[in-house]
Parts: sequence; C-alpha cells; structure tokens
Amino acid sequence: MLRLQQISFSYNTRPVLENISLEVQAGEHVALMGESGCGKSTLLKLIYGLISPGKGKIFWDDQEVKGPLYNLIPGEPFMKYLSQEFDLMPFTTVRENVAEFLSVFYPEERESRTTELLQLIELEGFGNTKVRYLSIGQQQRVALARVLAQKPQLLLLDEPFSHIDNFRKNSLRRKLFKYLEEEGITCITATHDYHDVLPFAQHAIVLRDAEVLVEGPIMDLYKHPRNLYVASLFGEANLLPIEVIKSYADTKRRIIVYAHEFRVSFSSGLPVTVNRSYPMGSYFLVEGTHEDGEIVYFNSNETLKPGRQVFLNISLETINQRLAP
Ligand SMILES: Nc1ncnc2c1ncn2[C@@H]1O[C@H](COP(=O)(O)OP(=O)(O)OP(=O)(O)O)[C@@H](O)[C@H]1O
Repeated sequence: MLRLQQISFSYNTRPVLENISLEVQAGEHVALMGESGCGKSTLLKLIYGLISPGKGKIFWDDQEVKGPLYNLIPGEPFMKYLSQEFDLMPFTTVRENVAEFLSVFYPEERESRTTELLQLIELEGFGNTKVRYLSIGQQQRVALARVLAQKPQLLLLDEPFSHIDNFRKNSLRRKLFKYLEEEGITCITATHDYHDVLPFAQHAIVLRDAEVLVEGPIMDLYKHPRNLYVASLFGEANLLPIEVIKSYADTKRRIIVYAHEFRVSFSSGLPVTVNRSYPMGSYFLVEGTHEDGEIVYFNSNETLKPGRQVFLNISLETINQRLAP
C-alpha cells in the first residue's frame, strides 16, 4: 500500500501541493486527474523520490520513500516512473532498450520477455531499429516497455499515451491495463484525458489549486461530479439553473448536465436556438442558446443549422441523480 501523509511541496514560493494525504491499495489502479499545471507530475515525482516534500511523509507499506537527499540514484527500485521525457538510449536498438534491465544470465528468458513486451507495445517489427529513428509516439511506447521490463510493484504513468496516435491508443490502453491487472501491479496514471482512465481505473483523485479537490471510485466522480471542473474532466458539460430544465422547480440550484445526456426533440422540451454544430465523428456537438440566454452544449446525431430551434430533454433519472445530496 502507498500512503502519503500531509505532503506539501513548492518549487519556489508558490505552493504546488498542499497537505496531500492519500492511500493507494496494492493492485489498485488510480487515476490522477486535473487541469494542466495542477501538480500531477510533481506528485508523481514526489512519490518516486525524484524530489523531496517540503513537509510530510510517503510510505510504501512500512518503508518510507526517501527523496534525492538520501538516495544517490534518485528513485526507488520497487517502483518505476514513466515520465513525459522518455529517458531512452537513442543510439541503440528498440530490443536493447527494452532488454537493458533484464538479466544477461538468463538469455532465453531475456529474449522471450523482450519479445512479449514488444508485442504488448505493438512494435514487434521494430526490434532492430535504433530508437533515434522512431517517431515520438513509437519512442513513448518503447519507454513504456522499458519500465514494464523492470517488473515494478508500483508503476507511475505520466500522460502515458500523450504522443500515441488514436489508431493505436485504444488497443494499447486495453492491453497495458489488462497486463498490469494480471501482474497485480499497482498503478497511478496522471492524465487530463478521461479516455485513458475511465474504463480502466477503479479510483480517481482530482487535484485543483494545490489540493485534493475530490477522490473516490472513478465512476462515482463521473456520475456525481462535485462541480463543473470535475465534470469537465469527463467530457463536455453544462451547469444550468434547475428552473431552466424544470420550469416547476422549487429550488434555485444549478445542476450539471453532460452534453450527451440531452435528447434532441423537434416538438417539446427545453427550447434552444442552434448557434453552431461541430462534427465529432459519430455525433455532432452543438452549441445553442436557451431563451433565457444560457449557452447550452448538447450532442446531436445530425448536424443542425444555425438559427434552427430544437428542444432538449433530460431523463428524470439524471436530474434526480444530480439533485441528490
Ligand atoms: N522545475 C520546476 N520549477 C518551477 N516550477 C515548476 C517546475 N516544474 C513544474 N513547475 C510548476 O509547478 C506547477 C505544477 O506543474 P506540474 O508539471 O506538476 O503540473 P501537471 O498537472 O503535471 O501539468 P501537465 O498536465 O501540463 O503536465 C506548474 O505551475 C508548473 O509551472
């Protein structure tokens, strides 16, 4: 189990992380989410021991993780950190990069494990290519295989798919997280793309303004977002006055509605005038204006011309879910 006790950190005078306490159970996959610059990478670096907290302590089971002031080579052997800089050997081959930390005393195992990892990252055909000739996305995949080769107990992934094309991203995500689950590797994935984590992580921690804003089972955070910031981490979302949605509402609250939770009707519902439709592939994201002046984003199966009036509906279940305390 990983335990952070009241961790605070700043690079200069401005606090980047303040009073962070959290626990990650062995074998768990935790998503670390939040806007750019909220401190996700910094938190991973603290956990790995690349930097030392100004205040607080970090434990892996009963062992305290000591920072660079105590370790000659930064980082703890039982964990690996896949940073946004890939730390590869550019003049050696993909195979050599992946196999670097595998024992030369067991050449057959070294070979088979390297091949297994190359299959996982879908670079079987590039084993003998020098890393410097790979694209950035391919280099990111090699970096991933390198950290996996070292069989960490705890894996810290910092935006692990940021350079990988959509064509490969989905299959790589599925393969990687299945592999970690089968191997029982505890994992923290820092990302601002919910596609990286919503289908795979059990738990999520959301950072904002140097603090943990909210944490819990990732599906709960998605279904009951604390505020628009949290909802926006999971997709296009609106914060609408309840009386706009339910004219008979007896409360002045605003509720969060994801764009995909609206159903478009041409006869009845919340009247909205279309401003613009954005093609998103399998659907259109539409910006509209409610007659009260509220801007509303909603999904539509068809493109809608500017100026057209449509009506939006939300299921009672969604409204009640968001109104629940
Ligand atoms: N070496 C550094 N020296 C000074 N400030 C830094 C340093 N590294 C990061 N920061 C600042 O600390 C804050 C948190 O940065 P961090 O990289 O941890 O955020 P992040 O959430 O990982 O962002 P992103 O999602 O864009 O990678 C930012 O304001 C950043 O500018």
